[in-house]
Amino acid sequence: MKTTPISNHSEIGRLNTVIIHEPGPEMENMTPETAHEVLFDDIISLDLALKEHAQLSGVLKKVCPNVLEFENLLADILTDERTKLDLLEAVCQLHQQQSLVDDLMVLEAKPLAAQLFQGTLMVKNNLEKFLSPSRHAIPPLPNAFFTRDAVMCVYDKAIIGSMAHKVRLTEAILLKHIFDEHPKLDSQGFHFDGTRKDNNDVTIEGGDLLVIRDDLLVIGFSERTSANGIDRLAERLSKNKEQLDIVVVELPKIRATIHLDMIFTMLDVDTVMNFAPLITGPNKCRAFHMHCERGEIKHIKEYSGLPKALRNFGMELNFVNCGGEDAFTQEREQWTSGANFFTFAPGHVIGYQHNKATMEALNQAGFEIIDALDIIHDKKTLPNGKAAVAMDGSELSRGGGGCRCMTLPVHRDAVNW
Ligand SMILES: NC(=O)NCCC[C@H](N)C(=O)O
Repeated sequence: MKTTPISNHSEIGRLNTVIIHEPGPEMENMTPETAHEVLFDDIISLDLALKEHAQLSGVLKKVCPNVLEFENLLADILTDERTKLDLLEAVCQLHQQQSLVDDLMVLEAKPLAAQLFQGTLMVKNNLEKFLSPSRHAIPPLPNAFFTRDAVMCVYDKAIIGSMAHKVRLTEAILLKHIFDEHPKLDSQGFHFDGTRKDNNDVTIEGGDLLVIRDDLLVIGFSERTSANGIDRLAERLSKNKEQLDIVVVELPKIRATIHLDMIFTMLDVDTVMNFAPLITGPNKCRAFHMHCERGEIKHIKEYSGLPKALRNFGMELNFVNCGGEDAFTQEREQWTSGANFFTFAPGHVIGYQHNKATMEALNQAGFEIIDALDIIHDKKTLPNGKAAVAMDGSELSRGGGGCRCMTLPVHRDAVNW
């Protein structure tokens, strides 16, 4: 495959290159007690998760020419000794395990890549370690299959996430090295590198950042992305632009709404999926419009909600309700990642089929519902019109996310607005 430049100017353009990660043994490295510490809602069965994830990768491989695997990309760059040393020093320093660098340097690229996902066990050779509740010196990365969050491709460059929780920082370090070094990715520097933490108040995660158009971003101000982080992004992303508008949505700082993409995803030029209580309902989230010019925030205006703020930019949207019309079902299906769709071409989306009322609402809105296995086994092809591919995901969703969370788009075609 040739080098892919970064080009991601929308949430919906036809997908050419995407990074995903098939979960590995790291996913089972937790107990009911530690699941919450690693940001999972429950312990998960890897066998089930793998079967479900295979549906996502199977569909993506049918619709996208370059589906790249995080672990393979990592193994590729670890064949270079200089990169391997830099990367190991960064990871070991993060976890204050500098003494492990030499031990890890002797591993070959592939087993080392696997080890970095699975973590390294702590040798209990002193009292402090013996008494430590932690089993790992370098912790495993059970969230790594949510490739969305640690890197965001915005326009022609990447942003390396400034992760709100330490358990996800290693992912950002690994992906930063991949974007910096991998010959398949032509990244040309970063808009912002969140692994260079000079300020703990600056947090930014990919689930909160929606690239709507060349001149418009929507960002969640959430448990994971701070006001300080958004200010920093506003300055950096508008640096070389005459103007950039950012609509900020203020999310409740609770587990169900860790990121904006858990309540709002774009499905087509004029259609979005939303969790109505927080986007269109009477108690909807507040929204703020930040207007930026050449690296400066020129003014900020408050709106009663996201729809009104977006109307300002000529976006008259159709809102499909996650969970349909019933408030009880909306709440249940939002929790199981019902609003978290991934759009791989305008009007062509993939999401979890266990969210039945959401799928029904999509069908009512003109989307043909197609089983993921029918696409994978060539029993059906995607129509010219709108379609929602329905995949199994009840196990994956207990990790706290859906199809948008599990995909990191690098290159999309331009959209014909
Ligand atoms: N974009 C997303 O909403 N990603 C889901 C991340 C779930 C993961 N367990 C986390 O809490 O970070």
